[in-house]
Amino acid sequence: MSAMPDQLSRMTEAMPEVTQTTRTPKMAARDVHVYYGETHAVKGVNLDLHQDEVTALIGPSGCGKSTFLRCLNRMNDTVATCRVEGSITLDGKDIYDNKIDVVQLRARVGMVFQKPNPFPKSIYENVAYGPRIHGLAETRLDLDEIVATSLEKAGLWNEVKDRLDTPGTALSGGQQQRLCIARAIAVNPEVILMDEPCSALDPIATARVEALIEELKGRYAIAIVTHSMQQAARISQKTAFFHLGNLVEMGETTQIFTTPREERTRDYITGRFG
Ligand SMILES: Nc1ncnc2c1ncn2[C@@H]1O[C@H](COP(=O)(O)OP(=O)(O)OP(=O)(O)O)[C@@H](O)[C@H]1O
Repeated sequence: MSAMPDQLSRMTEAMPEVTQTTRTPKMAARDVHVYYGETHAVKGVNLDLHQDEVTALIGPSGCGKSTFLRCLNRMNDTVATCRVEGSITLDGKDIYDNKIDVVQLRARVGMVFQKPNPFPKSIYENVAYGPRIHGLAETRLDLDEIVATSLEKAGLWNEVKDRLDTPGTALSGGQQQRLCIARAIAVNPEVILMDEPCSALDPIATARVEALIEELKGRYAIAIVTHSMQQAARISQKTAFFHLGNLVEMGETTQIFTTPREERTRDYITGRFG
């Protein structure tokens, strides 16, 4: 959905100013190129994610947002034709190093997908699975505690505490998405990647997930791909605009939506293309 100039000014009125500081990034991508066979999907992207920020990735369909996001926890390893070049670090360490345990990496850098994808198991088991395989609980009581805390942090506890044994798939779409967020949180991630997490949700469920992202901000570095510029303006502190595989411009969300430096960014946010 594209925003018109008057909408943009209304959207940005409520946004706080963010002070620019030089800080060590939680994740840093340097000159990242991604290829699917002959297709050059991401072209030399440099981007930092910070611990206490939500970073929105916006841009027209097919510009490489999801591909780039999936590089950040090596989800693209599962695509046989996909090749990633350049450097991506987490706390300064190369996540593509041969010595990296990818299962461990994906616990530290969790992911929430466009379509809620709970396991075909109970609500309890959906959340308990990760902590169990990562050995985070010594006793059943510890595990119960992790499940309850994760569901609380995901804003779902009160709705499900009396039916933890029912299937996760029986929840509403919005509840399923919050269950998937609880599942990601349960293994103590440091970064959460979200690929259009609200696109399958109705406006009320979307508002709940956005409120949740607002609460999670500060505890995790969050990167979110979204097609909604209103959503990017509401929930992010930084916005990165992608076009044809290039990161055209990145900056404070307020600046990107009010005074973009690049003409392509301006054209996109004012609905001239995309
Ligand atoms: N598994 C794949 N195999 C081959 N090509 C792919 C694959 N996934 C994506 N691509 C191609 O890579 C390019 C970038 O796609 P990507 O899904 O990252 O874009 P996007 O900006 O996230 O798009 P959208 O907003 O529509 O989800 C496109 O040309 C797409 O066709």
